[in-house]
Amino acid sequence: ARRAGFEGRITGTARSAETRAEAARLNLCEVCDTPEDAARGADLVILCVPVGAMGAVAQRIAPVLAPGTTLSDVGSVKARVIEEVGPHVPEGVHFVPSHPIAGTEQSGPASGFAELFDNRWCLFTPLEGGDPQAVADLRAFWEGLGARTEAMDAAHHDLALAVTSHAPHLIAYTMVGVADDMRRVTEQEVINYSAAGFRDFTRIAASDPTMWRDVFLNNREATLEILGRFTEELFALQRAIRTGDGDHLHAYFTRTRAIRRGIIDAGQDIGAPDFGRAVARKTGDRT
Ligand SMILES: NC(=O)C1=CN([C@@H]2O[C@H](COP(=O)(O)OP(=O)(O)OC[C@H]3O[C@@H](n4cnc5c(N)ncnc54)[C@H](O)[C@@H]3O)[C@@H](O)[C@H]2O)C=CC1
Ligand SMILES: O=C(O)C(=O)Cc1ccc(O)cc1
Repeated sequence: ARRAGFEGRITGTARSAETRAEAARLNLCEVCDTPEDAARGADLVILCVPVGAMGAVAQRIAPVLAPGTTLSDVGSVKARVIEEVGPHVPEGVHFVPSHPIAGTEQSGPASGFAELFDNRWCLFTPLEGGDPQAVADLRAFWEGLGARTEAMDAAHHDLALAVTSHAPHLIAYTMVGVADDMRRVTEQEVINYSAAGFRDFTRIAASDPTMWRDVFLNNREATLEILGRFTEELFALQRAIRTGDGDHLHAYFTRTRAIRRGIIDAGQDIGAPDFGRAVARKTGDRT
């Protein structure tokens, strides 16, 4: 926001004194000891906690939110957050749920950087009957941070993200778990000979356990729907390998290759490894 020229007050908080001290050391914002202190008097409040904690934090800050305030969140799941936060939103406060599709496997104050949202999508799932001006203002805010914005309904968001983010994370967690089991059989080989594909899985599988536990528990139906389809396709590929059906494999891989090209053509190939380098530059972390 400061990069975009915002000169107003930016406050923030976190549960642990250690995290708050780190945020203060990085000069990220005016660091407050409690969520109430961070939210009091704000025009815009953004909840950035695991999906399963959104309701409790909203309940806690509700008494300090003045009419006219916009309350938003960055949760990776939307329908459940709306269910959990909605009942705590005071009269006159505009609740506009949002989800920036940008991040890395890192968490904590040092993991943010000014370019994080550049050219990435920030999705909005506005409530029926909500204030259109509050939605327009929030979209303008995210566009000021460099994002592209789109509005959709929450169920659609949750299904789309189950395909593009939630199921892929679960598959990466599983693949790395399998490799870890195998490592016990092959000693160091799985790690030593890991090819780029596996390395990409390990990056995803290093994501925050609390955050991802909450994503799966709170986007259950959509994730299970996609995993069901995934399992069917996997079985078909498994059978093609067993029966030597090269045509099936070739046709399948040709179709999937086109998806990758489509992403690149759409200018969305801003891989998280580059983000990793940006974080490393900022923190001096060489790993
Ligand atoms: N990390 C990513 O790549 C992305 C994350 N998100 C969403 O953003 C939200 C926050 O994720 P990050 O910023 O990555 O996490 P983070 O770990 O950097 O920050 C989470 C914050 O929530 C606080 N917290 C954790 N449990 C809490 C609880 N029970 N009650 C109150 N506070 C609690 C922590 O103290 C910390 O300040 C999540 O809902 C996640 O789904 C959305 C897009 C990308
Ligand atoms: O690290 C990655 O590749 C991500 O996919 C980051 C991410 C995680 C969760 C989201 O809801 C959005 C983006």
